[in-house]
Amino acid sequence: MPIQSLQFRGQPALALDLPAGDRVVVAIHGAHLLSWTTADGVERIYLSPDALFDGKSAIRGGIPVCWPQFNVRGPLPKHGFARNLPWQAMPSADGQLVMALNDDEATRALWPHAFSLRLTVALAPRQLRVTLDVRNTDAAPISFALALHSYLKVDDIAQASLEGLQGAPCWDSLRDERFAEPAQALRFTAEFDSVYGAPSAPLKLVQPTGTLQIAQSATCTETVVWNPGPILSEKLADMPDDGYRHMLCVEAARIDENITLPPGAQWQAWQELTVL
Ligand SMILES: O=P(O)(O)OC[C@H]1O[C@@H](O)[C@H](O)[C@@H](O)[C@@H]1O
Repeated sequence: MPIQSLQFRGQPALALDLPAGDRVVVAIHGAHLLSWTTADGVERIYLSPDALFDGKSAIRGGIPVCWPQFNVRGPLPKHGFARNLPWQAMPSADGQLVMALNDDEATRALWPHAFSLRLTVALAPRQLRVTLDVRNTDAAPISFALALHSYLKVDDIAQASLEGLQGAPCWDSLRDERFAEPAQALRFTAEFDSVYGAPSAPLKLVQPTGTLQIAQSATCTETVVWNPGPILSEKLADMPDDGYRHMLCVEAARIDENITLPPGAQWQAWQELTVL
């Protein structure tokens, strides 16, 4: 089925449907994935009902592309600028939707480098893979961080657990503590914001209604796990007070050490979500 253009909460977006019934919707703004529904009609991605759709602000929920900076680890706006700019739709193969962002006056004013980004959203029955390709089109090396900041939808965070991080090096950013993760399964009872050294095996988000497998490319050396909990959720103007109950961010990230790409070189990173 071809890719369709549509308006999503008043902003331009693209939808890709599989004959089996799986569907993704991606905004032009930020190449931000807004929705992934499997053929059974179940939404797999959390999008805040209070998210701002003004074509400028970062969208709360979905899959923000945080590039070329993570969080406030540098001089750029929080999580970089890629999530705040309009991307361009590119010709795409069957089952894929490809978006591009190249440097222009606006990006060079913030970050004085030439670059070319491609975001490929590949949809298969019960599976979604999001791939970012970065090419250095500058005459000098470029250096950047990345997070594919996926907001995974959960029925009730109190009943969800994340498996696969036991033994992984953890930096708990709320307490500024470092340790090897002792838990076989993480549970979320309050604000949670930690950066893990990514294990090589996929993670599992386990709920009474089913399990989502989360894999990432080896180029993403970290996995960020974030839930705002009730107190921060109340403070976030673009999220309902109980928004934290319905999401868990599990982010494929390259953030502890920037990637440095020489002129002409390319780098790729992906996250793959599979409904088991
Ligand atoms: O509100 P933002 O800019 O989308 O960021 C959300 C969160 O993103 C996470 O990746 C960070 O670990 C959190 O510290 C941060 O609060």
